[in-house]
Amino acid sequence: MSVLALEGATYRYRGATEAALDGVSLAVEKGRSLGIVGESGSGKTTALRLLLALTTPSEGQVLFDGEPLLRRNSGQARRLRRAVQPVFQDPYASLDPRMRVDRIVAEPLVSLGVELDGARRRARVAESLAEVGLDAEALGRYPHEFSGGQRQRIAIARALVTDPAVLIADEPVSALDVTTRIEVIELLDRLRRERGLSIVMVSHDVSVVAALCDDVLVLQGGRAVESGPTLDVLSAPREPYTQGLIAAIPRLGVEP
Ligand SMILES: Nc1ncnc2c1ncn2[C@@H]1O[C@H](COP(=O)(O)OP(=O)(O)OP(=O)(O)O)[C@@H](O)[C@H]1O
Repeated sequence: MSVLALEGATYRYRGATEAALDGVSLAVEKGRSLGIVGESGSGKTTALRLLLALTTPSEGQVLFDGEPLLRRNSGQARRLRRAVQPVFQDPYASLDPRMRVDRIVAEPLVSLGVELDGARRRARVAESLAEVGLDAEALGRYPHEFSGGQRQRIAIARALVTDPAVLIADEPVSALDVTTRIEVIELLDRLRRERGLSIVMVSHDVSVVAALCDDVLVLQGGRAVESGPTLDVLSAPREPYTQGLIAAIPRLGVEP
């Protein structure tokens, strides 16, 4: 059973004539990573917003642990907010510069009202930081004291603090330089293997998806045009659109 899924999900922004997402189905399996690719405006971010339950589909549904998300089920919404955590694109913009790292990483526990005494909370925060390869000395420092890659690690630690099942990452490495990108991708892959974490990642860069994701979904104009195991889709794309996405990335290094 998938942890999280879209079933025939359509989403229309208010006043828009075209659906931003049009009858899209996808499944996020435990311990697997799914990449969503497509040109600008193809509906990638909209799909992530539905998976994070930031918005509800106009038609179709979101399934969480095999059950349809229901607007009125607040217990289910609470469980989803803990289990499905976002990681944003730009670690310079997503970390509050006035907060120390200990407060930043603890923030989801506070906003979700997870009741932990001070000592337990501090231990949980230090554990999350250790998981992303930062030591406890980072706790008392501010975001500006860290590099882009370290900031993205802090953002990932913040996502891990609620012990989630799924990370939803919107272009998590596109604001980073190339060497740092590889490190962050390796970190996400290690978390997937060691914690059985599921990862959904949007990237306009097909090579990033090739490096991290087991499965890929290709979106064009809000529709799913192709999906399957990443190696299969990227080594033998059926759709000219997918071929175009691959051709647009000269440094793509997919081994058949
Ligand atoms: N708030 C909004 N109001 C109206 N239309 C929107 C809104 N946000 C997005 N759209 C439209 O919905 C469609 C899908 O947008 P979405 O942001 O999901 O695409 P995307 O693939 O993530 O694009 P990008 O790679 O540029 O971020 C686009 O046509 C976009 O113009």
